[in-house]
Amino acid sequence: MVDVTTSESPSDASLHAGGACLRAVDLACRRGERRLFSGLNLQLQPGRLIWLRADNGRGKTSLLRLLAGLAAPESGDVLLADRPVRKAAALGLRPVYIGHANGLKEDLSAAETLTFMARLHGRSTGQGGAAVPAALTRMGMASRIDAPVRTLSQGQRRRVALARLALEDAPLPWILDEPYDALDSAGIGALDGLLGEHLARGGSAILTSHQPLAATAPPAQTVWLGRNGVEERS
Ligand SMILES: Nc1ncnc2c1ncn2[C@@H]1O[C@H](COP(=O)(O)OP(=O)(O)OP(=O)(O)O)[C@@H](O)[C@H]1O
Repeated sequence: MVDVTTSESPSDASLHAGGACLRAVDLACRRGERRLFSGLNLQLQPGRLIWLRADNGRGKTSLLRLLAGLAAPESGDVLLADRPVRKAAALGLRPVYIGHANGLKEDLSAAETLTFMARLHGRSTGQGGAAVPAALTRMGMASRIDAPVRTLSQGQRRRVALARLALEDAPLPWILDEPYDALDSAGIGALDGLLGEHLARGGSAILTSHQPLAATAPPAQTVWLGRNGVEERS
C-alpha cells in the first residue's frame, strides 16, 4: 500500500489533526470490457497531497470517481475515516470532488452559480451570502462576480468552479481532476494557496495534472497508476 506518512494505524490516522483518512483497499476497476487496474491500495492521510499520474486513458478519472464514492468498484473498498465512503456520505463525511467538467449554469452569474453549487453540496455561503464574493475574489474573479457564466473564458470558468473550494472549511479529502486545466499562473497560484491552507488545517487532497506542479504547490507525493495499482516515484 502506498502510505504517504507514517506507521499510524488507519483509525489513528483518521483522527489525526481532525482530518479524515481516505483509503482504497484492494481496489479493482473495470470500464466496459477492459479492466483498468486491480489490487490497488492507496492511503491519503490528513495534511497530505498526492499527485496522481498516468498516461491518457490509464484510469485516473475512473480512480478519482471511485475515491469520491461516485462510482462503485468492481471489487475492493474505499474507506473514509474507516467507513465505506458511500455510507460515510450519509453522516456528512463526503470528499469534495471537482471533476474536469466545471458543471456551471450558463445562464446564471458567477456568484449565482457558485451559490447554487454551495447549496447543492450543503455548504454555507455565510451571512447574507457574503462568502460567495469572497470566494470568487480569492480566485481572482472579483471583477466578474455578476458576469453571466456564458460570457466567461475557459480559465475564468475553471476559476469559478474552483472557488467552491474557498467555501470548504472541513478537513475532508479534496479530489480534483485536472484542476489546473486552463488556469494561468495567477489562477494556479490562487488554487495552490487554497490547497496549502486546506492541508494546514488537516485536510488532504489528491489531484491529477499532466503538467508538472508549479513551485507554488504544496509538497506532493507523486504516485503513478498502473494495471497492478499505484507505485510511488519521485
Ligand atoms: N463510460 C465508459 N465506458 C467504457 N469505457 C470507458 C468509459 N469511460 C471511460 N472509459 C475508458 O476507461 C479508460 C480510462 O478512462 P479515464 O477517463 O479514467 O482515464 P484517464 O487516465 O483519466 O485519462 P486522461 O488522462 O485522458 O484524462 C479509457 O480507456 C476510457 O476509454
